[in-house]
Amino acid sequence: MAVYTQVSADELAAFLSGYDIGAAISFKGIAEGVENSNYLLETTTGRFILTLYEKRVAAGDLPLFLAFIGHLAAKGLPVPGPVADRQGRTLQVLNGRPACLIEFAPGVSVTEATPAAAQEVGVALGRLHQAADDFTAERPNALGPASWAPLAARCANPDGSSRLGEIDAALPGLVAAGLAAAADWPAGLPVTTIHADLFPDNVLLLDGKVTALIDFYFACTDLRAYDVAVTHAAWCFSHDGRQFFPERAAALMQGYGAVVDLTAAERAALPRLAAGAALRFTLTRAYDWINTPADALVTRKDPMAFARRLGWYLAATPEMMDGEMMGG
Ligand SMILES: Nc1ncnc2c1ncn2[C@@H]1O[C@H](COP(=O)(O)OP(=O)(O)O)[C@@H](O)[C@H]1O
Ligand SMILES: N[C@@H](CCOP(=O)(O)O)C(=O)O
Repeated sequence: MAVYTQVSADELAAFLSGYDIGAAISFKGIAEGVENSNYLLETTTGRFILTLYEKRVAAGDLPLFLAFIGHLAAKGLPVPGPVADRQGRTLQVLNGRPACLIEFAPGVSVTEATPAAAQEVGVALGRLHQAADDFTAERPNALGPASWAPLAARCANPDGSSRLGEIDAALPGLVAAGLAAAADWPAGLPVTTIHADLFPDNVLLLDGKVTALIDFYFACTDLRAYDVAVTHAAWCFSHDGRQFFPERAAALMQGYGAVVDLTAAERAALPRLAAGAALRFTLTRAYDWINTPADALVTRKDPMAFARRLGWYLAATPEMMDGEMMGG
């Protein structure tokens, strides 16, 4: 579940008095999500999402995130935009937390990705990158390659000995191989503002069409092909990372390629970028696994699901990224 900060009826009414969106009819915490507190709010004029940003989102980054969301929404992307109060402000403070009202979007996240959904997501990601082209604000990727070795080092006991092997005996070796591969990180590829976390739970679909891309709170200035790699890793495997689905990969890459023509250098770099993406999620999950008490309200995500993907990408060719299997 993800409601860390409670909001009472009186607090909500005081908050809403600054907006022209009517009075609350219903207000419920949303169980999904990990990072922030999210509520579904229905007022006399419509439905909204109220997000209170918790500790892992740096308050200083929020103006850029909200500006990027607003930029994409204004360009007609399926991105629910922030709602402004009577004074034109989108970013607020509620119960000591930065907070924002966001338009509600219909749709549901797929639990099992299909090739058709992967293709739609590929198209949506391509359109996102196109629309991001003239977004000029910049934010370095705090979870980029330079952060991975220090993050791995923090998955340790106070005496510095690694705890990765407590999660799975194969994990230390996979992380070491991933870090070695990431030392030769591709350079000189096209850069834009990227989503950086376009997992199935951050995409809403209705009748097979993408109705919303959400959760832009890792957005940053980085390689656009790295965003493709993140999305590939998130959409093209079974949940546990044991099985790669070439049809999903083919559909995702076809959908993206219909909008954005990756350069030859980007295509050649994709396996390396995807190994990096898999390492990034392996490490953040491992860190959370080690540092989240087993009885915490948040469900810990399995680091091995991405460590297995990492193993696959380390042996992959650019053709395999497109769903073409070796020898076939
Ligand atoms: N604009 C929106 N419209 C409809 N539902 C939304 C919207 N934003 C978030 N949600 C719902 O809230 C859940 C959690 O949102 P998310 O941004 O992923 O949270 P977190 O940042 O905590 O991971 C989503 O899975 C979705 O069900
Ligand atoms: N997508 C990441 C975790 C980030 O959580 P989100 O709910 O904010 O997308 C992962 O699966 O490890």
